Amino acid sequence: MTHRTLTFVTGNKNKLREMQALLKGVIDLQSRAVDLEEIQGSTQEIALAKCRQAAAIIGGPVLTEDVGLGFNAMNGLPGAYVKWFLEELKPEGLVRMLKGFDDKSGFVICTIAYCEGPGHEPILFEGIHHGTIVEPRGPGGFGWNPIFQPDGTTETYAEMSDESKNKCSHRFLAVEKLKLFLKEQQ
Ligand SMILES: O=c1[nH]c(=O)c2ncn([C@@H]3O[C@H](COP(=O)(O)OP(=O)(O)OP(=O)(O)O)[C@@H](O)[C@H]3O)c2[nH]1
Ligand SMILES: [Mg+2]
Repeated sequence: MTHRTLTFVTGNKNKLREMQALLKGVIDLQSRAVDLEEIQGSTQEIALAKCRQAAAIIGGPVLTEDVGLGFNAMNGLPGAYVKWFLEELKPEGLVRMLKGFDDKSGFVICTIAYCEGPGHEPILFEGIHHGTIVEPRGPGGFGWNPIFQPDGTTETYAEMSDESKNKCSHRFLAVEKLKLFLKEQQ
């Protein structure tokens, strides 16, 4: 696969670190730390809007990403708004939101948007990982990692090594689709 240069526009250095690891050897991933304006909507609508903004700012090929954490008991909320819940309530508070519900299942979704450049319509790649919302476990200082335990595992994302998380995560699943697309384009 020939290397191409893409700029990942994100204000989140942890996302950037994981994306760089996942795309190593496939893409020369540059980055630009811009906190893009986020519309209200689904992760798909938000990622698309962020990508159009990013392409206009960078003037070339870009990636953006929007992530959500959904509780099945709440029909997928807080979803794309998890960032604001996390900032105010911390992971413990997110767990408390489910106190009145028997169903502790949830999912994390990573929607990556790729745009060739200004004027081009972005394309979406999505990864969903299902699991359970648990009391915080693990040192992971990143977002809601300590309270998400994927199905079929005994560890939360925060208890996993970077390598283990990058073999199963919502982001891994989305990046696999992006890689396939980039390969087919050659
Ligand atoms: O434990 C986690 N493991 C992850 O793998 C992960 N990926 C994102 N997040 C958090 O979920 C919210 C998404 O919001 P988000 O997609 O708008 O991100 P963001 O605003 O931080 O960056 P960006 O929009 O500039 O790219 C933010 O609070 C992120 O910190 C994660 N937390
Ligand atoms: Mg954001």
